[in-house]
Order: sequence, then structure tokens, then C-alpha cells
Amino acid sequence: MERFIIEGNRNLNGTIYVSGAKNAVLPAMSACLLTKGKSVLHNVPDLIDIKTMSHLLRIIGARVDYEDGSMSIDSRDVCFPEAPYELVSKMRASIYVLGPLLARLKEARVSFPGGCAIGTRPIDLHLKAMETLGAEISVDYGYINAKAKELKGADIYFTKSSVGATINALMVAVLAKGKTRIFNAAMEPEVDSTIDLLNKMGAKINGKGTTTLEIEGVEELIPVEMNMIPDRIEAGTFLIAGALSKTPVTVANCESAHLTAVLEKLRESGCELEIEDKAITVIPPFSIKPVNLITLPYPGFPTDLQAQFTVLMSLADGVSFIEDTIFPERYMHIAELNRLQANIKIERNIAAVKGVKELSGAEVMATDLRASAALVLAGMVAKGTTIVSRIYHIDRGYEHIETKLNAIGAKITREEV
Ligand SMILES: CC(=O)N[C@H]1[C@@H](OP(=O)(O)OP(=O)(O)OC[C@H]2O[C@@H](n3ccc(=O)[nH]c3=O)[C@H](O)[C@@H]2O)O[C@H](CO)[C@@H](O)[C@@H]1O
Ligand SMILES: C=C(OP(=O)(O)O)C(=O)O
Repeated sequence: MERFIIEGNRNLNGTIYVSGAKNAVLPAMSACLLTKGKSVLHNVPDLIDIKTMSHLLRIIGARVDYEDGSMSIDSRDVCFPEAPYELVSKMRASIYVLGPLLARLKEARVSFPGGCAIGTRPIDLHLKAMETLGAEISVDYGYINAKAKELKGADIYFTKSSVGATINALMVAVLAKGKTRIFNAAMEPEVDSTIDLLNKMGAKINGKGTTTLEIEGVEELIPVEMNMIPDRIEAGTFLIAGALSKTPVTVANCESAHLTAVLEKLRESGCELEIEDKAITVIPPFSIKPVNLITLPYPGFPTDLQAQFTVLMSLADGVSFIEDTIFPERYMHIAELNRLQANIKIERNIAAVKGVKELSGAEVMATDLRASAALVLAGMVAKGTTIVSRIYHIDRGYEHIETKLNAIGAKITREEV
């Protein structure tokens, strides 16, 4: 197992580069199963989750090759409609193969998904959408079995906004017969990116960027080549690293339009921001102001940046309240941050963060992907040395994070234990 040794009290300065978005690439890889040829995706990050999904697609019968950020997926021979527990338990995004397998092979057997320990993560909305489109769903031995003689367009109403369920429903509806309407669809950039990919393949989806999507089913989809969008969560993590620093940091290769709520909260905390076409420079405040925060579906503040923003608030000049409404139990990082002498209490699923003058290094444990990123940020500004164990979580979603941060002044060493 590997861990990070982080030397604290470091000042960051310079330009840091954002990779392609994991949460857009994973559904895109699954969507490639809908064609009967070779698609190519560019700007694909080198991440554990991407490797896990590649492995899963290979089991299903696709040929997947990856080199220098470009991935080719040849789905000609897709024939095995099963996603086994060993892989699915490692990554929630494996549930994204359910829709394409059902649409393409009219059957799928997928283990209930795993993923980060951030509270209960049901998939009832995914399954209800499949049923609405004509699938028969049954569950046995921890597996979801989906079967359909014919998939037919229909109206799907989501009682909750769900990124995953919206994407899975889209991937079935594009090949279903007739018209589907999805109401209360999620509007995250990763949903838009999936719509762009599917439409490029020949799907007919209207309503991108709104909560109502209209899909006219087509007979078949064709393979495509597409560039993946930048990772807004990685960008947001680096912006917060800049806000915690003493000198300006430029986050390059990012899409500021995807970060509106995050930029607003950074401004409220006292940061100055210089926004260019594909780069944002954050000029940190002399003293960090406390900011209250609620996570919400896009365009609200993302749950995936809640832990990192909590680190910023742990050093603010006052008290702030942080509530995660998407995953109300996503607070595993709090106990670890308190080990670094932050002063945070959880009451009724709200974190009350009382800013402290400084954090102090300690041994901490990464519990999930974004919590690990938060601990790295905290370790970089804490006094002394911080050791973060179980960093395999961070490798799921941040490409070469220590190399990127070290290039702008951090001192993080990866060590095998
Ligand atoms: C809206 C939102 O912020 N979505 C985030 C969510 O996506 P992910 O797709 O994992 O989660 P959803 O968007 O589906 O979940 C949104 C909410 O709906 C609930 N739900 C979801 C599916 C379902 O079948 N039934 C159900 O009740 C979830 O428990 C959650 O409270 O986690 C990802 C990883 O952290 C993030 O990248 C996404 O941006
Ligand atoms: C929690 C995350 O990933 P997953 O949904 O795969 O668990 C994430 O991207 O922050």
C-alpha cells in the first residue's frame, strides 16, 4: 500500500494543468458499447477508475487500447452482457454499462455497484427508468438482471435529480423505438458531454442544458472520435489549493463556465479571480472569510468539492456552516481534519467549521476520493509533516496529483509501505 508524506507550510506559485474529466470519460467509455465499431476518446486521464472501466469493457467483449491520453474502444465483438462483482464493487460508475448492454444486447447482468464510502447510494432511479423503457428487472445474489424483448420510448420522470440515472436512461432511450422524454434530468456538464457524444454517434437528443430531454430513438449508432471535457472537480481542487496559498496560482486547461458556483464561493471567501478563456488565476486573500455552503445539483456547488472547501473554511477568520444535501453522510474527512487540529463539529448533517489560525501535521487516513484530496490540501498548508495513508483512493480520480502539485511548489513524496 502507498502513502503520501507531505511537507507542510509550502507556498504554491505558478501554473497547474487540469486533465480530462473522469466523470465524463467513464460514461463515454460505456456509451462506446452502443456502436459496432471503433471509437476514439482524447484527453482521457491515466486513472485507476479508467483502468477498472477498461478491464470491465474488455470482459464484455470490447477491445480497449490506451496511449498518451487517447483511448480507442472497439465494440464490434461485444457479446457478454455481464459486469462481475469483483470489478463493479470497486467503482460505482460500472453501473453505466447497464444501459448500453440492455440497449445493444437486450439483456444485462450487473452486480450492485460499489464506489466511495460517502453514504448510501441507491440505484432505484436507474432501474425505474429501464423498466419505463420496457425492461424487466429482477435481482438475485446481489446482481441486477435486466431483459427486454423490445425497448420502447416513454416518459421518464425522475423524482430526484440524478447524474447517473439520467445518463443511463439516455443510453437506453437513444436506441429505443420512438420518442422518450426525460423530466427533471440532471444538467451536470458530464451529462452534456454524454449528450454531445451520443448525438455525434447519430442519436437524436434535444434539450441539452435543461431539465427536460427529448430523445427520438434511432436504428443504430456509429463510432466517433471526441475530445473529453476538462475535469471541473480537479480544477476546483487546484483553485482551492491556490486560495490556501500565499501567492497566485493559475489553473490552466479548465472550463470556467463549469465552475460558476465554485468561483462565486471563492470570491466570497476573499479570493480575487482572473478569468481567461481556458485558465483561471486565483489570488489568495490575506485573511480567509467564513462562507456558508450547501451542495446542490448543477449549477449549484458540487458535492465533489465539499471536502476540499471545508479545508479552506477550517482556516477562515470565523465560523462557517457546510451542508451536503446530495450525500448527507459525506463527512468522513472531518475526523481526519480534526486530527490536523481543525475545529469542526457535525450536527444534524451540517458541519460547523470554526476557523483556526493554523493546522498541524499528523498521520491521517484517506477514506474516499475527495476526502483524500482534502487531506492533501490540508497537509500542504499544515505546520510540520502530514502522512496520508490509503492513497489508492486519490489515484482513482486525480491524475499524478503529487507530480502536478510538486511542480508548483508542494513537497509530496509517494512511499510504499
Ligand atoms: C447531483 C450530483 O451532485 N451528482 C453527483 C453524484 O453522481 P451520481 O451519479 O453518483 O449520483 P446521483 O447524481 O445519481 O445522485 C444524486 C442524488 O440522488 C440519489 N439517488 C441517485 C440515484 C438513484 O437511483 N436514487 C437516488 O436516490 C443519490 O443518493 C443522491 O442523493 O456523485 C458523483 C460522484 O461523487 C458526482 O460526480 C455527481 O456530480
Ligand atoms: C465519489 C466519486 O466517484 P464515484 O461516484 O465513482 O464513487 C467522485 O467522483 O467524487
